[in-house]
Parts: sequence; structure tokens; C-alpha cells
Amino acid sequence: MSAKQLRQLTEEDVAEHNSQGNLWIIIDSKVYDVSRFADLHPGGAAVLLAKGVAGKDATEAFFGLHRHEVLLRPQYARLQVGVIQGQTELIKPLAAGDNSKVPYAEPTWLAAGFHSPYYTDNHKQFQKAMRKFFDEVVKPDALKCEDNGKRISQSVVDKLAELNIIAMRLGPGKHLKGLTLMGGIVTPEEFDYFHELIINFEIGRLGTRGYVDGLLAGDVIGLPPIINYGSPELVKQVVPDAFAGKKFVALAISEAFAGSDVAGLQTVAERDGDWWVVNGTKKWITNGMFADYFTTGCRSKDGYVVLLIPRTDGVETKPIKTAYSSAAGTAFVTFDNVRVPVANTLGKVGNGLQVILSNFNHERWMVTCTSLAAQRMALEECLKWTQQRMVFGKPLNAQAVVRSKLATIIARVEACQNWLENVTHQMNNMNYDQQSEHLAGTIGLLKQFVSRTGRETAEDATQIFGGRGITQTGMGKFIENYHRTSPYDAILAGAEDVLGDLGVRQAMKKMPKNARL
Ligand code: HEM
Repeated sequence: MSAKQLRQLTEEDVAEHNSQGNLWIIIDSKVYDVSRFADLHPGGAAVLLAKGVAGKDATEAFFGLHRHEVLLRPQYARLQVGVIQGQTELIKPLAAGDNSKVPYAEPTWLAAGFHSPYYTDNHKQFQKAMRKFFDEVVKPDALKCEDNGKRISQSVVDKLAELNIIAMRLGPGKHLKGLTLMGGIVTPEEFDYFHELIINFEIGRLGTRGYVDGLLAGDVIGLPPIINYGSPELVKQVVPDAFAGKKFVALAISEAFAGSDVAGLQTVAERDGDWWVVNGTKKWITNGMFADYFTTGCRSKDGYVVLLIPRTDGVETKPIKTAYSSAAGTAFVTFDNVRVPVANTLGKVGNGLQVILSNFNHERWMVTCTSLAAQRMALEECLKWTQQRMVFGKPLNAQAVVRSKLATIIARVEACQNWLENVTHQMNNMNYDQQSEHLAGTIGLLKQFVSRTGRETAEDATQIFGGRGITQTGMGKFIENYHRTSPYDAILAGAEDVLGDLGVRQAMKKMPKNARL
């Protein structure tokens, strides 16, 4: 109904419509005719007919039970018949691209009145455009696919490609040369790890963990070995199509036989003239269900080797049902006498482990970014919920035990953010070898800390949301998703304990020989 047709009403007018078949309610100055809807209401007709609701202002009761988005759905928005004279709507959704005003919902550099040594005006401009793009284009697709388990829509992939977001997700580097990034907001030379962090944060805060990986995480981890170790012909054949969103790559390392213990992998590649013949299986392969290429770790008689295997005869992918949405395209991959041209070898035969390991720091840092963004999203959900939920006649945040949980969540999120930004700053100022030398252990420890605090926050958030935190629709749907899927961040790209141990072992190696108490 357009604003013109809405009737100006008084609370007394509304009060006259308080019975079955003639039922109005007020929510945030808007008058809804729920006479016919009552029987269809998922919460039942009785609650709408209750004293204090029928013909009354039910704003507080409504927001204790529904997310605002319910009222924005067209089928419900059209129930509105009028507005209360002299009142104005208070509760409005953010416009696409706007940052949240809820304290701690955004990192400090995006909060009004705060400062940061790391981000420039260019980062701010880039973030604004990225947030708008995610709000308008990606989020609706994420919510839909997370639910129906389908892979990311090609129309969204096309738009990601148009802005060169697929290429930017690989980080700064020569692969960006000549590309127009985000419509020209940032030049390839200016693009740094904070720009990439911004993209990762927009992805993480979608709150749809399966789709987060479905958003071409396979490209992010599967393309760098091709770019860094493939022949120029191979790069030309694969990379432009991947950046254009026409072809997809998955990284195929982990097996039922070997996860964090990469050296234990058992997929075998044997030479036959100008071909490799590959036999073996790979498990938990993100985007594997729709990948056109598999960057695959194999064992050969001369040591480990990484091959780029196209989806060809003998390659089969089967979905693995995991705790998160099949939007991630998680696959069990079998290679059955697959013939791969020798020209598809990435790096030197025998150097496979190095090719695989060279990817890990960036991958772990990426997972850390998306994981932290999701933890911050959970914090925002908790802050809003505890404010709007009334218990024993008071908002939930009037309870000291609830505030104490919020304090701990805030401290975790801000601690993670500060460490992550410091590490990102180091990445910006180190070349690749320096990063490997100085940051491998630190990133392992950081990822462990972020994923572990993330699971603690998921537990606290679930307690705060109660039954709604274990319900896939309605008020707690993002908390339910986060609680169910936060263990992914502790497993993917290296199990938490292994990474913590790596960090400490690296520190031990660097202990000065003459250090004594
Ligand atoms: C225009 C007004 C309303 C609309 C369009 C509406 C719509 C809905 C929808 C779509 C749900 C399903 C859950 C969800 O997706 O969040 C729901 C659940 C519910 N609604 Fe409403 N509702 C309205 C007003 C009210 C009011 C005024 C009350 C009570 C004071 C109420 C009480 C409930 C309850 C108790 C549930 C079940 C909540 C749960 O399962 O946690 N609704 N409503």
C-alpha cells in the first residue's frame, strides 16, 4: 500500500477492532489488519486475540518474538492499513551499505568517533561499496542457498567477476595487474591485505557458514598454486576463466587417510609418457561438487607432486553431508585412472609439499577473517536480542549474568580484531619469504585463538538466545547457524590444536641460545 492510501488513525480507532474477524494491531506506529491473517499466523490466532494485543500497541510483544525482517516481507507488509496520527516509525532497517550503529557491531575503524592507524580513506570507500554490494546482491542469495543447499547463483558469480572480487580474494599481487577493481575504487597497486580483509569480513558477516565457503573459497585456495607454479600456458588457460566466474577450482589435498598430516596422503600419480595417471580419493573438498579443476596433492615415485586435474573421465564427485549447508559444495572426489597431461604439473616433481604448504598462511588468515566477522555478527545479534527481549518485565540485559556474558564476548571479539589487524599490517610490510619466516607460527596461533573464542562465543550466545539459539528459523537463526558451524573454523585450513602447536614450535625454534632466567 502506498503512503498516500494509508489511513491516519488514532489508538481509539484501532481499539474498536479487537475481536475475531475484526482484528487490528499497532506495531511501531503502523496499523495492521490481521483479521484474515490470524488463522494463518505461524504463532497461532490466539496470541493475536489476547488482551493487550488485540486492538492495542503490540510493538514490544512483537519484537520479543520476531525479527524485523518479518514485517518487511511483502505478504506481511501489505497487511498494513494505516498509521497512528502524530507517531513516527522508530524501528528501521539499515539502508544497503550502511554500517551498524550498535556498539561493537563494527570494528572500531568503522565506528563513529574512533580512529585506526591501519585504514585509509580508500579502505573506507572500498568498505562502503563492498557492504552495499553484499547487502544488495550477495546476502539475499546467501540466505536462500544456505537454506535450499544449492550452490551460489551464477548471476551472483557474474557480478563478483564483474567487480573482480574473485581475483581480489587471492590478495595483492601480480594477478591483479591490469584489472579494474571494484569499479576502479582501488588500483591494483594500491590494493593491500586490508582491502582483502574487508572483503573477507563482508563474507563472514553473512552468517551463512555453508554459503561462505560456497562463495568460491575453492578458487581462493586452489588458484594460487596454479598462478605461482603453473606454466604460463596453463595459467592462461585456467586463470582468466576462473576470474571471470566461468570455471571453478577446488583444492584437493585432504583425504580420509590424511588431514592435517598432509605428508600422509595416498593419492598416487604414475607417469605414462606425456601423461600422469592418477588414482585415489579426496575428502571434504570445498566446492568440489561444482569444480571444473582440482588442484590435487599426489604422491609419485619421485616424491610429492601437485597436479591440476580437470573434471574429465575417471573423476567423480559425490556430496558429503556435513553439519553445514551443501551450498559449500563439499565433495568426496574419486580419481580412477585419470589421465592428466604432464603440462598440468604445478612446480617440480618432489616439491609437492612445498607447493601445498606455500598456500597455507594465506588460507588460514582468510579463515581467521571470516571467522572473526561471524563472531562479531553473533555479538551484534546478542546485543540486540538482550535489549529487545523482555523477561520478568525487564529487558534481558537487565540481568547481571547476561551482561557478564556480553562483556566476555566483547572482549574476545576486540582482542581477536586487534591481533588480526596487527598481523595483517605485518603481511602488508613483508614479502612472501618474510611472511613465511615470521608469520607462519603467528597465524597458526591467531587462527587457533579466533576459532576457539568463536566457539566459546557460540556457546554463550546460545545460552543468551535459549531455545531460539537452537532453532533454524526466526529470532535465533543466525546464532543457530553460528553455533552449528563454528567448529568448521577450528578444523578447516588446519585443526586448531595442530596450529597452536605449530605456533609454539616456531617460537621454540627462534629462542635465543643464550636466553636464561
Ligand atoms: C503483522 C503482525 C504479525 C506478523 C506478520 C507475524 C508473523 C509471524 C511469523 C512469520 C512467524 C514465524 C516465525 C518467524 O519467522 O519469525 C510468527 C511467529 C510467532 N508470532 Fe507472529 N506475527 C505478527 C504479530 C504477532 C503478535 C502481535 C504476536 C504476539 C504478541 C505474535 C506472536 C507470535 C508467536 C508467539 C510466534 C511463534 C514464535 C516462535 O516460534 O518463537 N505475532 N509470526
